[in-house]
Amino acid sequence: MKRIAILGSTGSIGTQALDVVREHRDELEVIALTAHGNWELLNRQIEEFRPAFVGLVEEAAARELAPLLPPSVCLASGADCNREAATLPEVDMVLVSVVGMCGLLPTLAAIRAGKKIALANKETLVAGGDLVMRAVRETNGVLLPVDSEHSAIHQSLMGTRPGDLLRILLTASGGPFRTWSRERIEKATVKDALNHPTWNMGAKVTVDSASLMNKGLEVIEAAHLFQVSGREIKVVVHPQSIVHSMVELKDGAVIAQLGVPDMRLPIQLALMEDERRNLSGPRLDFASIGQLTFEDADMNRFPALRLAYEALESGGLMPVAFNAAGEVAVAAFLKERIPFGRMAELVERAMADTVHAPAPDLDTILGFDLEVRRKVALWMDVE
Ligand SMILES: NC(=O)C1=CN([C@@H]2O[C@H](COP(=O)(O)OP(=O)(O)OC[C@H]3O[C@@H](n4cnc5c(N)ncnc54)[C@H](OP(=O)(O)O)[C@@H]3O)[C@@H](O)[C@H]2O)C=CC1
Ligand SMILES: CC(=O)[C@@H](O)[C@H](O)COP(=O)(O)O
Ligand SMILES: [Mn+2]
Repeated sequence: MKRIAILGSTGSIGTQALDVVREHRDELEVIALTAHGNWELLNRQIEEFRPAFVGLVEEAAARELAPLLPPSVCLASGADCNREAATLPEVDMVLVSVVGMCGLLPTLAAIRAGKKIALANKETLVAGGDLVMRAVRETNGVLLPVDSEHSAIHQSLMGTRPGDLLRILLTASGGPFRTWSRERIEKATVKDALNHPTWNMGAKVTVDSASLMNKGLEVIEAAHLFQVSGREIKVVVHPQSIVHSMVELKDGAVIAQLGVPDMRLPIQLALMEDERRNLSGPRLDFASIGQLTFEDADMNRFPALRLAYEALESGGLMPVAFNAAGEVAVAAFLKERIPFGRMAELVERAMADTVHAPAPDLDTILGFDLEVRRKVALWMDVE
């Protein structure tokens, strides 16, 4: 039996992970669940999965939940509840499916505590990828990608040897604005941006998909996970989201992983540590799909992707600025405080305002992340 903690259990990835647990009760046991504030859904999950530990970041939500809990469940509140859940002695593996770089501290703590990691949260690697990958190496730890493209790359590399890889071909759906002009994209509404053509996901990653910021975050995520440079990662737009990514090997062979757009597969594969298990649900039917198409990404209409490559090339604190400004900008866009086109402008300005600092430590990263968030919020307030 594998004993798991799910950080962010009430979100898109978290609920799909619980679907996977439902199908494999004989192999997966839920020890801990955390959420930000959705205590009602968390309560239903507690009733069904009976975790020993639950965490809610919002104190007020925890006060609502506390009287409903059986005495066997330990409830923690506040930002540190994710770290507590991730380091419980009973936990074998932690699924990090919170949104945003708040995943960084609990991920590092879990690795240091000897837990295996299934990582959905990409912001963690963007802001702190050097620290996370170093911690994995130093502890001889296990970190498995859940993000669909990175799981596909990981699957495509199975059976290859070190040195075989020429480059990663990271697929992108292109989002809802794939065929729109730059002028039209800049004025897109929240409703437009949340209308993803192929995936049903949380709001932040859906908006990021529309701006190709998501693909930019994924370029940096891939660089850390597979230890390659930006020059070895090419983004390929593939509107059907059937080819989840590919690797090109040095002899020209291209190996891909295909499947229906369903996150339960990469979640399950990571939770099962690369062992294949049955999974219910739709399967690929090539005749009904008809065509798989591919095109280049346009960094003029989607400047966030260009900025990601620049952030990766600079390294140090630049990806921290890229991510922090992006998180603040998406939150403001979702509240209709800024237009769509302003998001990439704010990210670019935050990066232009960043002084190069090689190999920042954790405190420097966390401090700088807060500084960028304050700065970007101020720019939005005064302009
Ligand atoms: N959804 C998808 O298909 C994919 C997502 N990802 C990545 O996975 C991560 C999660 O995405 P997604 O599931 O879509 O996001 P959602 O917005 O759907 O869910 C986020 C989850 O995190 C919780 N949460 C937010 N902040 C905190 C916090 N500080 N502490 C604890 N819990 C917190 C939320 O709780 P509450 O509900 O209480 O607010 C919720 O459970 C993101 O990094 C995303 O980029 C990657 C690939 C695919
Ligand atoms: C499902 C998943 O992994 C998302 O990150 C997905 O990649 C979003 O799709 P696009 O960013 O390609 O539009
Ligand atoms: Mn992805």
